[in-house]
Amino acid sequence: MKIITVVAAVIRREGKVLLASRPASKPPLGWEFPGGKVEPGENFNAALRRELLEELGVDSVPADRLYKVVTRNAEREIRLHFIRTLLAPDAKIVPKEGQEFRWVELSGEAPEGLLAPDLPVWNFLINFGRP
Ligand SMILES: Nc1nc2c([nH]c(=O)n2[C@H]2C[C@H](O)[C@@H](COP(=O)(O)OP(=O)(O)OP(=O)(O)O)O2)c(=O)[nH]1
Repeated sequence: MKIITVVAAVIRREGKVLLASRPASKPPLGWEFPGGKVEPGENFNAALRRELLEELGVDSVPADRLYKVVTRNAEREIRLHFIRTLLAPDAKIVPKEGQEFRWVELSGEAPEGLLAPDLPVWNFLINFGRP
């Protein structure tokens, strides 16, 4: 079984959280926490910092892991690690890979199109509030 390790950033600002759309060329379609696959030999925080620089064009400070989700099908297991991440307050996000970004109010129902594995993460963030 192939194991894929993914890091995803929980970036909060004024009661909102940053979500990214997945490009049409890369299923599954939907909204996700920005991030990507960890490369061999890379630690989680270095991988996330690299991904955010590649995708958002900003430097970041990944901090503690908030949540872990494991999904599995016949061929592969995806281990998703959701990491609370800080950006400078004036960091300007410049989409680099064709995704859209949006700040979504952290309250109530999860936004439509949020990837299914991310639903428990959304509920966790709602219930455990702001940093
Ligand atoms: N980044 C991210 N991926 C997620 C989330 N939830 C979720 O199920 N995933 C899944 C979707 C993908 O199957 C996988 C991430 O792979 P990816 O294709 O985005 O990784 P990557 O950017 O490194 O892509 P590449 O190297 O293959 O080009 O994790 C999430 O919130 N954020």
